[in-house]
Parts: sequence; structure tokens; C-alpha cells
Amino acid sequence: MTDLSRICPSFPHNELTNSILSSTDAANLTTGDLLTLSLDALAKRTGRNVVDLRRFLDILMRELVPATPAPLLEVTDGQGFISTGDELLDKALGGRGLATGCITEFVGASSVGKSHILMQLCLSVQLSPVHGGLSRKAVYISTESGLETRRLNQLLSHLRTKYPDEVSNLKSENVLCITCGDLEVQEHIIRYQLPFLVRTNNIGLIVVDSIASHYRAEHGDERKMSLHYRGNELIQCAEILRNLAVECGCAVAVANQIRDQFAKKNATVDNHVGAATFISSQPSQEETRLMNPFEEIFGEDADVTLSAEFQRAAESQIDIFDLDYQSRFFSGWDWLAAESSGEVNDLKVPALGLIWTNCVSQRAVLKRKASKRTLEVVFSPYAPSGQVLDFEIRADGVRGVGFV
Ligand SMILES: Nc1ncnc2c1ncn2[C@@H]1O[C@H](COP(=O)(O)OP(=O)(O)OP(=O)(O)O)[C@@H](O)[C@H]1O
Repeated sequence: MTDLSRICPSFPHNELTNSILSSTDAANLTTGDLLTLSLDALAKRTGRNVVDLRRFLDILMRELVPATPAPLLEVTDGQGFISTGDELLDKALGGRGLATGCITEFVGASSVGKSHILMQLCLSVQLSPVHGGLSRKAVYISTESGLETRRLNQLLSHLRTKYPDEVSNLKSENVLCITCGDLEVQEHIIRYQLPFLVRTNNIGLIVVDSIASHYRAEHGDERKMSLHYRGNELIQCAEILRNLAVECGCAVAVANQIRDQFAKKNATVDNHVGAATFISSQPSQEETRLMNPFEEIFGEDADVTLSAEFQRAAESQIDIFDLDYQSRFFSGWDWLAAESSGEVNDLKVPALGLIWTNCVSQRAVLKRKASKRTLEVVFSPYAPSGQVLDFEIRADGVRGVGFV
């Protein structure tokens, strides 16, 4: 590869890398091609199998991604923040809460607490700056079941009790709610209605809960989801959100329910065919029941979620590795380590790919194991990554318990 020695002088040469490099050279591929083409495309162009290519790419990515994290941005005078209302949660996000002017993504499985945090922010933004708000309203775009007004009102009444001097500012009407029934409506709203709403209503926070559900619903059943197809739609919506954040000085917070794909415990993932790794068989009812340790991850809904998702995956032989390879890398999931330790049984990747990751300035991953919930900022210009905060969901909001 002609440009690799220039871009990555420290690239390690061994039997595997030299052999792949000779194939990529022959196919005239640049380092950029290697980072952007799908594994399928690379396999076709080089005639190499995806397992070797993946190993090679993992090595390449490790070399390219600096071992020391980039320094955090200094907070400038113009930079706004919305406090989450919880000191530890604010700290996890960099000290003062959710930054304005960019997109922050909260990633996690169902019931982990994404909506709770987002609702809390919809109220916090209404507080005056002295209490961590912006004295502005919020737009809540719901792509699922709509805004849970009962929960919002519960949070609201707690906040009003906490800040009696802010009662006149804190109103549920200050959370403008839009529900989108399908992807077309979602895109139409983000493209046309949202900009008008934000510019004319003193909006300090835009929430999308959740960004991926319609993309998953409308493209999810295809065996190979096309990142290119989704990418165009996504990039345009993300650009609108980001531009509004910058132009209007508001924060954008999106929930992203991770895409959950399953393989049976103890290496059922056994069949590498081209870019696809197949889940080998549909589990029996008994097997499905036995796998309900997944409840730890998915909470009380695990029965329903797991069996339905698993069966769909097994029936359609969903390709679990071809999708979102880069996204998985950026979300810190180490395929090689998981493979070698035989833990290829808990595959959870954000539903959207690299193209979406590139639009997001901050990503916080929420996890749940039994009753314990954690939040970790994976990347952020203001918060150090790797800090894991234990948190609880309470009627008065999300509360940090302590850093792990
Ligand atoms: N009023 C409430 N008070 C306390 N906890 C609540 C309240 N309403 C819901 N919960 C709990 O909060 C948890 C998190 O729910 P939440 O809706 O925030 O999850 P989520 O991550 O947004 O899930 P999804 O992706 O399915 O929307 C759930 O376990 C739920 O039972």
C-alpha cells in the first residue's frame, strides 16, 4: 500500500500484515480505502477472507488511533451547559452537564434510563443559569410511544419543590413534544418543522428519543443493511441538528437504543462465510429460557425482547459482524479479544454506523446489570473518557451514586 508507510510509519510488519499488504497493493487500495470500504468490498477487491482482513484492520486501527487521548477542550466563556440536576452526572459529562452547540448521544439497551435522563434535561433547561439551566424551552421528538407526561410531571413536581423560586419558569408546556410515526415523518419534522420551532420558540434543548428506531424498523429486516443508503438520510438529519445547535446555541441530546444481536453462549458463532458470520441455529424454547441471564442486560422486558429478537436473528441468519464494524470499533468493542476469550455471546452495537458516530460530539453509554446501572462517557470534548458512574433511577430523577 503506497501511502501506509507515510501515514503510519510504525505499522508492524509480520506474516499476516505483509501478506495482506501485498494483496491490498495489488488491488491498488489506499489506507483511506481500507478504513472506509466495507469488509465485503475489501474481501472482493483483495480476494482475502474477512477474518484475516478484520485482524489486519484491527492492527491498523490500533496504530492509527493514538494511545493517549486527545486533550480536553477548554471551556470558553461562550460555551453553554445544561446541568442534569445531579452533581455526579454533571461531573461524568465534564463538570457542568450537557454541552450546547453539539450532539450528545446516550446509547443503551431498553429500560436502561435514557429517556429518564432526557426528560430530566428537558426540565433542567428551563431553570435559570444560576441553577444550571438556560431559561429556555425544550423540544422532545419522540419516535416511539410519545412523551411520558406522567413521568415528566413527576420529575417536574420534584424540581418545583427543590427550586421554589423557579416555579413560574418550570412548566410541562415548555417541553414541546412531537411524535413521529415513521421515518418519513421523522425526517420531514427534523428537516422542516424543527428549524422553525427552534428559531421561534427560545429552544435550548432538542431531544430525539430515539434516533434509530425508525431506521431499524424500516431497514432492519434486510439481511444486509446498506450503510450507504442510511448514511445519506442520517447525515442530512445530523447536519440539521448540528447546525441548529450551533446557530441557536442549544444542546442536542439523542437516545440511541443499541442494536442487540445475539449469539448463543459458548461460541455458537461458528461459520464465517464471506463477510457474514451466522448464528448457527434457532434456539429451542428451553435454550431461550436458559439464556435469560440476558435479563441482566435487558431488564424486565428480557423475555419478550430476547426471544423475539433471537428468533428473528436466527431465522434470517443476520450478519452480526458485517454491520457497523467501525462503529463497534469506536464504541470500544474489541472483536479479537472477545473472539479469543470465547465471549462472542453478547453482541451489542449501536444501531447506526460510523457515519452517525462522526456526527456525534459526545457519546455516553448506559448499561444495566441486574439492578445496577452505569454510565460511561466514551468520547467527549469536555469529559475524560473511561470514567464509569454508577447511577440510580429515582422518581425525582437520575442520581449518580459514585464513580466505580
Ligand atoms: N416514574 C418513574 N419513576 C421511576 N422509575 C421509572 C419511572 N418510569 C419509568 N421508570 C423506570 O425507569 C427505567 C428506565 O426507563 P427509560 O424509559 O428511561 O429507559 P430507556 O433507556 O429510555 O428505554 P427505551 O429505550 O426502551 O425507551 C425503567 O426501568 C422504568 O421502569
